[in-house]
Amino acid sequence: MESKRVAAEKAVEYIRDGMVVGLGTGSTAYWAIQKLGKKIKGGLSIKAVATSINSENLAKELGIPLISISEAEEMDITIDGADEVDNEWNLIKGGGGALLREKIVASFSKELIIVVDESKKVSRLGKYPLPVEIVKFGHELTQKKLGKLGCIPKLRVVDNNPFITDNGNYIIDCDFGSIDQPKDLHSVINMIPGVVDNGLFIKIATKVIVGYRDGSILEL
Ligand SMILES: O=C[C@H](O)[C@H](O)[C@H](O)COP(=O)(O)O
Repeated sequence: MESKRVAAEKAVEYIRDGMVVGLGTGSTAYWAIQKLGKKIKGGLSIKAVATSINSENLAKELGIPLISISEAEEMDITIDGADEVDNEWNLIKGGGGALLREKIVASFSKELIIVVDESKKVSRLGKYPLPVEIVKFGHELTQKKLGKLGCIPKLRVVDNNPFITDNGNYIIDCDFGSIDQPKDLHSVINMIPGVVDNGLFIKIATKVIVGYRDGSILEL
């Protein structure tokens, strides 16, 4: 928890008055939103765009002024977590199911600061099963097609029911073991009809901040 908090709080130092800020999703982004809430109480003036209903609710509780992505058009900085980060800053995201909105917000952000604890830094992506958001219609067939790409695809289930994303879709967690060519895999997966998007974020991050258990941080 400490490692996530220190990384997230460091990222918030880059936020300045007047910025439009993308709020990521998950247990690391949580700390960035908390810190931002405190700064707003201290007089910081920003507008925020949330990447999930959870983050939106948290921001509302903390009094962070929210606008929709359509009103924002562009974010100055987005702070978000990741499930894995490789040496080229390619990411796996979507462990919390928010990958689609996260990718949309990230793609309209001038800067994407990724905040992670040390366990997320890997030399090669793929140990963490890659989340793929798919539409419900024909989901069993889409899942089979994903399996043909060389992964073990599993429908994400919560409390015996399929997990539903904020966009009303399902998530298939695809265990590839190791991903040699993330950019190619990203395109191949998104070509499958029924796939909405996948959790590979290819070279979108502009900064990575890693937090360690002893409270130290490394900015990459
Ligand atoms: O869908 C969720 C997001 O991509 C999260 O940013 C990612 O799963 C990392 O979450 P956490 O900081 O909780 O490990």
